[in-house]
Amino acid sequence: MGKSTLDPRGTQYCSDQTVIKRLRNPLRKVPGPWYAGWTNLPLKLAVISGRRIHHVHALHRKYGPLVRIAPNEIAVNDLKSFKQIHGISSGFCKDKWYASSVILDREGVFNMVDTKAHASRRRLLARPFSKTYLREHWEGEVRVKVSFAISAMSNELHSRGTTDVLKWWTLMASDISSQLMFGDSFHTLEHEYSKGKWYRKRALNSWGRLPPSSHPSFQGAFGNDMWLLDYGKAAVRNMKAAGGGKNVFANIMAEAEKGESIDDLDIQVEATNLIVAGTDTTAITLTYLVWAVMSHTQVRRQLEEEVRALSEDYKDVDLERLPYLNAVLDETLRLYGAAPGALPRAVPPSGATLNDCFLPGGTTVTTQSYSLHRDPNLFPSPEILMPERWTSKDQPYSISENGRAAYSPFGAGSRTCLGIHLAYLELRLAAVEFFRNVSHEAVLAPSATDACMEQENFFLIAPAGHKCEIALKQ
Ligand code: HEM
Repeated sequence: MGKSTLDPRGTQYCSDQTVIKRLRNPLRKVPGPWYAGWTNLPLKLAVISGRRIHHVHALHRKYGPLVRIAPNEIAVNDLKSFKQIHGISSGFCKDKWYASSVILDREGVFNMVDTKAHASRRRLLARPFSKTYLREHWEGEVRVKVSFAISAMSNELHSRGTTDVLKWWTLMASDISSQLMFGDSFHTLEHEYSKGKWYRKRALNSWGRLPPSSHPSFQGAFGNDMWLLDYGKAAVRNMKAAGGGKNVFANIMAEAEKGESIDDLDIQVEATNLIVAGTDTTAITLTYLVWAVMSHTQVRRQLEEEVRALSEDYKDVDLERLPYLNAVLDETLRLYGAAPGALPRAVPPSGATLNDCFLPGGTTVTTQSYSLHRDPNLFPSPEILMPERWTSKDQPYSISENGRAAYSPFGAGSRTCLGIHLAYLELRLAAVEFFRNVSHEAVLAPSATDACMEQENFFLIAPAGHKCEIALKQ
């Protein structure tokens, strides 16, 4: 008794070895703050305070395109490396961080790391998420929900004098997602608060606000949403219902029989994941679109003029041809796309050279479109909202080929957003209806300040004030 099990010489040896290992680590050559080689604490602090994108952006400004931000993590912000990391068959797989969002021990298309398994699942989901399929089967349903949200916004504007666009876009996007994925809408638009649990969770305390790289938080988000997972069972029931066609998975089983494998639990997990992936993302992007356009009188006038010239029976296909609407969407997604933060990838086992720096296999590399989209070499006067950069040619501010290559609000390569066509369908229809029917009688409310709209970042971004109010024009 009494003899310590810790041999001080052994402890000393271990800490010496740790120091030696760190001093020999090839990542020491990557520029960055002195502490990044020793601790990830400052990064974690930025994460839990919702400032990760801003923290990393400031480090890029100080140290350049390659910055060591934690002992095993490098932030990357140059076009060549971005293409190298996210190019198809690049060998850079999704980092182990994605495992923290796995539910019911089943990986879904979002968090699968294995490239073969992922490619097979993507093939299976490709058809229901294609533009043609969505337009044919779901455009009508999306329009109904958009119209409901627009009427509700307008009614509230008249009855109360103000309305919160973040709230209505969140309810709308959540009803669209639940209708498409589960075949059973949450009807949050009709009842506004009766499913308040959903609304509050998504809009105010959402998955999007949870810190990345924290297992318990991610798991907690889904754990607390067990009712949502239970709802996922409806996706399976409706998929199998006679006649099919009730949700996006209706024809998947037939496809699966041709060779890809998917079972009921996979459908339940995918449906739940897709609701989470498709709701806040769209609602937040639309919210920033309204705020950005309403803050720029000339942009607003031009957009209103274009969308009001549409005939009453316009279709989504007509909206794709509107130059200014699409330029506004591109510019909003450049500055305020809802997922502009770190997309972590693992360096392939053999290592890789990025920006003349060798990084050993297993190093985590992250790119963030927040910084790429604000690179003045790619986007002149990057902080200025300028839809014209997408439509004008041969002007100093016109978008260059490199700018287009770096533009990535939906990610890039084989892991680019599966829901991109659904997102655009919602963004186009909702923006058009808002600027045809609501904007002319509204102004931004005094509460919609820059501070309120500051981008808080917990994987997704969200307005720091958790609302975006407009007021009835006097
Ligand atoms: C404006 C709206 C949206 C934005 C800005 C957005 C953004 C993104 C981004 C940046 C990624 C890449 C993530 C990564 O590499 O880690 C992504 C992936 C994904 N998104 Fe979206 N998204 C939006 C809407 C949607 C919708 C509506 C759905 C589906 C209903 C969806 C489903 C997915 C899925 C499943 C993935 C993973 C794809 C894969 O790994 O193969 N997203 N999204």
